Amino acid sequence: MDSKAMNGKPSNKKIKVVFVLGGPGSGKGTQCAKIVEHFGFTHFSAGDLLRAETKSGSEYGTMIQNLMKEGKLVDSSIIVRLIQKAMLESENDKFLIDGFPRNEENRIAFEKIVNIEPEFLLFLDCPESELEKRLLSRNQGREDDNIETIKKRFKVFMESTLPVVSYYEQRGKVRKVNAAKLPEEVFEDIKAIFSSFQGNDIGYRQIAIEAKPERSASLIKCWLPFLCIISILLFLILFLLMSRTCTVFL
Ligand SMILES: Nc1ncnc2c1ncn2[C@@H]1O[C@H](COP(=O)(O)OP(=O)(O)OP(=O)(O)O)[C@@H](O)[C@H]1O
Ligand SMILES: O=c1ccn([C@@H]2O[C@H](COP(=O)(O)O)[C@@H](O)[C@H]2O)c(=O)[nH]1
Repeated sequence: MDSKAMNGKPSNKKIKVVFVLGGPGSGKGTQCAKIVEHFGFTHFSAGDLLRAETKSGSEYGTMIQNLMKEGKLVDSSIIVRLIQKAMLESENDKFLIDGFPRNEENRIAFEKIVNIEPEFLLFLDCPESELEKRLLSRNQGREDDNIETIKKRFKVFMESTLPVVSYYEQRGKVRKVNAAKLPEEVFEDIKAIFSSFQGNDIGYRQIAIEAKPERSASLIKCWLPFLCIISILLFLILFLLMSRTCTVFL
């Protein structure tokens, strides 16, 4: 991303975005917390941003709450603006956006409004039977963790979110992990993906380090004329001294 992106936020930083998708309960939040800890990303959960919006007394609060209870998706303009605002308020340049884009409309709106291409999409793959078990025992007081809404969320995931995964798959941007294993095992696979991504970062830093000899070379270039003049002067003084000595002898 360049300085013109993020709706004009003046910055020289190359903003990096990783989308994190997977079925409801696939462990997106759980794994994002580990990625933050190990790789220094800032994590935004689209669902959490919407839940915070409902609590903030926003004009959209009740509408968002009703849609969430039904497992339906909130309008793209609302969620994209919330994500963009959160990114603009952050000092970090690496973001995990969890649970987004939920449909093609979300993806296109993000592209248009935020103007950033994700580095890749981390996809947590897990069978529905396991997801259902996890959601029903999550116990975090979420209004949408009941069997009726869970079924609706699964349907939205299959019909609207999987096409987004296919879109990025066709562009070689999907990194898929088996999320049906233990959290630590899932993270081992994720670690490998992010380590090679960080590797690219190290590449950038190496370029910066390699730029240093160029600086010293330009310093030498700058001093070269002075060195030449001093050498010529020294040579002349030596020549005069020698010729004087010769005259004395003769
Ligand atoms: N690999 C795992 N194995 C078993 N349980 C897990 C695993 N990962 C997460 N969990 C548990 O499953 C539940 C759902 O996890 P989490 O909240 O991270 O999923 P999520 O994908 O963010 O869900 P949602 O899409 O509903 O926000 C939590 O209770 C969590 O502790
Ligand atoms: O981009 C988004 C993300 C979420 N929603 C709504 O929120 C709930 C819960 O999302 P979680 O990611 O499971 O926390 C989801 O079912 C949608 O109703 C959304 O509309 N758009």
